[in-house]
Amino acid sequence: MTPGLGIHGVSYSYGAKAALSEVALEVPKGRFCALLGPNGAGKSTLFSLLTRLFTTRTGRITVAGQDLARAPRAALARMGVVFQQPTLDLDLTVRRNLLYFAALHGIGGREAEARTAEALERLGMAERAAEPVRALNGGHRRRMELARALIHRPEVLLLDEPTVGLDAAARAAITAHVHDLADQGLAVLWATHLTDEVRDSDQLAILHRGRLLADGITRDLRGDEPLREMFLRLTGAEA
Ligand SMILES: Nc1ncnc2c1ncn2[C@@H]1O[C@H](COP(=O)(O)OP(=O)(O)OP(=O)(O)O)[C@@H](O)[C@H]1O
Repeated sequence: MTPGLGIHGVSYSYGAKAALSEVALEVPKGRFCALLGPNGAGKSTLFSLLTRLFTTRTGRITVAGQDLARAPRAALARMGVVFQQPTLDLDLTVRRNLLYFAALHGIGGREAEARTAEALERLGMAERAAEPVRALNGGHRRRMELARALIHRPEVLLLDEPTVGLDAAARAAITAHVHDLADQGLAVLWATHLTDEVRDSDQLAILHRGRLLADGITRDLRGDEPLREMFLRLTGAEA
């Protein structure tokens, strides 16, 4: 297994309230891992730790073999993130948003232009390059966030409930696209509370009250039980 994302014995508390307890999870490259948990399970807290918004002294996180606490720059350079809340500049054009983000990663000039054009082409958005983001619908804005998260060619991609607010068609399209990215070699961690975004061949990690209740290939974990029912049985939550 090529190392993608490694989470080793990570815990986190808000004061006296434990939000994560001894979470351990590995997502190799080429794998789509769904992090499934009801509201309040600890998904956002875990994402904050993975992106270094928060730090913890308990446990260890590695990104493509780089230790996030010891070598934060190297680790973050190998990670792409799509946050739950959109963070695009609505008044800049599609192209400008991508160029700006490339510059933040130290990529400029022709290289940035080439990567931006390539990213837009891949997402079927080349003809929208000169439009302000404000003119795009929700599905296209999400696609752009994804393009932006990939501009520095990360090895690990994190997405925190990336389909929130999208209609069924846009949701299906983005879910399929990110599965393709995993097939092409990215390690993907996709946080969700929706069981229909998970495929039988995906790795599945179920988080509940800060603890991992299950980790394995979905098909093996659920056996003959529909995933939705298994999730409900384990967490008591309605998917
Ligand atoms: N700033 C905070 N102070 C105290 N407790 C918090 C804080 N933020 C989160 N929590 C608690 O930590 C636990 C995990 O929350 P977290 O937001 O990580 O869950 P989540 O799975 O992302 O849920 P959601 O899908 O609703 O965002 C919850 O019990 C939550 O109430």
